[in-house]
Amino acid sequence: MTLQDKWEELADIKDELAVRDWFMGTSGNLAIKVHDNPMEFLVTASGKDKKKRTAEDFLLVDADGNPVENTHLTPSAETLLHCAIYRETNAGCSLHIHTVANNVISELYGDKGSVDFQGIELIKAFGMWEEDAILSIPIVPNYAHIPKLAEEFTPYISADKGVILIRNHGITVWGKDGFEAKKLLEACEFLFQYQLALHQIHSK
Ligand SMILES: CSC[C@@H](O)[C@@H](O)C(=O)COP(=O)(O)O
Ligand SMILES: [Zn+2]
Repeated sequence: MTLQDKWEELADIKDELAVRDWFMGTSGNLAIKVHDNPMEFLVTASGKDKKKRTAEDFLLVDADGNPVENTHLTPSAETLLHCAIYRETNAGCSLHIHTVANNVISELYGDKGSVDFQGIELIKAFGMWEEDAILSIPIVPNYAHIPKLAEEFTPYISADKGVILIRNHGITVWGKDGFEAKKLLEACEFLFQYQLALHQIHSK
């Protein structure tokens, strides 16, 4: 796959997430690995309106998150989180979005440090097929200093696919490719909306 192929793959994912209105207020950032040796990935340029598709949506960065070529574009402020994922795993794509549902869930369960899902079909998106399987999503504090946030985040990057919530901030998922990462993201947002609906009924 060429750089152009990867660019198009990420741009298509960005368009799909934009249709869902998952980039409110320019929030969110996306990344896709282009190659190993040296490891380089495309990441969204910081502060852009991610609902628009332009030739300046992404830039190529190295394993430390520095642009590979001279550019006036700035890599996403949260590039270090994507760097951590590609350093720790064989993931090919990582996606970060802010939604009301993921923010409220992260606040509701933030003191507990994780939110668990059991007995609900969509955890199968994570490859959990057993009836008693539990999907446990870690919730980390939202440090404003991104190197500190990345330090807090890294211990929870334990497999080639996964998910982490950042409290009152958003969600990051990663998978072997764009298809898998998007699948996990959609499954998580379904689970969060389900959990919030249940909370509402129980609190009546
Ligand atoms: C404008 S609020 C969102 C940002 O602070 C940040 O959390 C985010 O997700 C987008 O930042 P960006 O630098 O555009 O990748
Ligand atoms: Zn963010």
